[in-house]
Amino acid sequence: MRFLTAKPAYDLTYNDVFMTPNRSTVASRLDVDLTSTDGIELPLPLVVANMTAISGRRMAETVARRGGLAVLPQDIPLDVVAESIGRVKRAPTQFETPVTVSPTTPVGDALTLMPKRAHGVVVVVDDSGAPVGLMGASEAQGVDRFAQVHEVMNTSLTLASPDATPQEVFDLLAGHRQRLAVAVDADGRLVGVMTTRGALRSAIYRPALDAKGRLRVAAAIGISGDAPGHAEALLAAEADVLVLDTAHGHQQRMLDALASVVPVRDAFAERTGRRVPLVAGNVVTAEGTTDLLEAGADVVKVGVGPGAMCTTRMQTGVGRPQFSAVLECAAAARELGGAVWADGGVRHPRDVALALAAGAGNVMIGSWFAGTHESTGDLQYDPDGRAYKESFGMASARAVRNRTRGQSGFERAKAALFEEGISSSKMYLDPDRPGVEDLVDWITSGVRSSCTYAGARTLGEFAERAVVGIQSPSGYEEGRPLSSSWS
Ligand SMILES: NC(=O)C1=CN([C@@H]2O[C@H](COP(=O)(O)OP(=O)(O)OC[C@H]3O[C@@H](n4cnc5c(N)ncnc54)[C@H](OP(=O)(O)O)[C@@H]3O)[C@@H](O)[C@H]2O)C=CC1
Ligand SMILES: Nc1nc2c(ncn2[C@@H]2O[C@H](COP(=O)(O)O)[C@@H](O)[C@H]2O)c(=O)[nH]1
Repeated sequence: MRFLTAKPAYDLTYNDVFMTPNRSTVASRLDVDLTSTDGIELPLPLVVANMTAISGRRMAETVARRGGLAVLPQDIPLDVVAESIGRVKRAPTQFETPVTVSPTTPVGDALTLMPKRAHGVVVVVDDSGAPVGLMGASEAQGVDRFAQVHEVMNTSLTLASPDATPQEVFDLLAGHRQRLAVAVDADGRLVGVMTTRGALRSAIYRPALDAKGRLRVAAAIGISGDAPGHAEALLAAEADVLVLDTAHGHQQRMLDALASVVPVRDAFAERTGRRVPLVAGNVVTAEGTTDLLEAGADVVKVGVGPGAMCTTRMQTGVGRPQFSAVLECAAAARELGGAVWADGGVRHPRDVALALAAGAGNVMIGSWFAGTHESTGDLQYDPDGRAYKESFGMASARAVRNRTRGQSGFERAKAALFEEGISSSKMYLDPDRPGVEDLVDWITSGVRSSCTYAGARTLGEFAERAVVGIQSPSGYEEGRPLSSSWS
């Protein structure tokens, strides 16, 4: 990346910068290869942040199916994380995992489960696991909530082979004038579902798969507990990436945690032939990046204070504008053959593109994905009927209470004094993009387009060719679309 004019003497946020187009020979946005450049080689350079209100197995499998990666949070009990990893590994890689209910489930209960999937239906299965009907909002309309789903379900199913190509599923659905196909195995048991939109997505995206062809998923480890013990358990549970995560990553405790986890990871690789990348953070300086890489991290997570749930900068004055932090840390990482993830502060597709232009190997997103069907929270409605999910920061009093639940009341109260995040925030679902895949589509099309403007076929080329200028707040404002006229 180069600056259009002289590099300023002050640090820059994503809003402070823009990119100019280059002469390009890339004819189509679909010619751009978005494989991540951090050595982890995700088909899509997007990582879901390890935040309890956001990243669970539903988010993990949905994002991995489109080529990204979710990090399961460190505050979840290890057996629950292992179970979630197992569910992701068992999930179909092309078809979606639907919510299932039995024929005798009350309609009211099925309706509560329905918003947990963007496709908006529940699949009714019998005792053998065979699908016998579908229920969406239209089937339930005007029906007594205590009626049973078998009384209202639609029994006309469009069945597909689990090996059907996306195009075959698309054509099948068009032929039946239906929007959801149900895949069953040779014994008639449910495998998954696919919508027409899902079929299109499956044709465009590649899933993030492990060596055995299963979806990939990452897990986080804190530095306060038994880091090597957690690493051992998560490796045994088949996590694909381990993320050592703390607010102040450039501290001795993190270096010690890395020193204790690296041999565990290496011994596991020796035994199994599976070397799991270690990500560590967060830092915002070249020195921090170098120290973590030299301590054994493969990738360093960059970002102090840009997060939407973050109060660190206001409380401490510590942090760094994120574009400059990523730019400097990515350059330092390259010197050592390492890479960085840009973590936090992403609110628009342009921010993802700018982080990649600055040299990030992957871009981590938390709060933006909180307001989606796939985040872990339950869907709620405000007094105006707008749908939202509740989110909270991982250093908020709420998260700290949760993390310290094994400690004495006194210790917990003491820890809660150091909160550096928001305990409750309403993250509204965008009515036009209520599912995480809708946001992924939006981000991906934006980033593909950024690459063609820069004349780049890969993200490596993008980071080399991007030309970045500095803009005033009115320059940024000029680029914002208007939803109504200005006079
Ligand atoms: N990217 C960011 O800007 C931030 C991210 N977070 C996220 O919140 C989650 C919880 O992280 P964290 O609060 O570190 O909790 P952890 O449970 O990981 O504990 C952090 C450890 O580091 C010690 N420590 C020393 N200095 C600091 C400091 N300035 N801030 C925090 N801890 C410090 C703490 O000791 P003691 O408690 O005795 O001081 C504690 O032992 C993580 O997911 C992290 O990524 C949190 C804040 C900022
Ligand atoms: N200072 C705090 N930072 C936090 C907290 N919880 C999470 N985070 C960081 O934010 C990113 C995600 O950023 P977003 O803008 O996409 O939401 C996450 O990965 C953490 O690094 C917190 O309570 N305080």
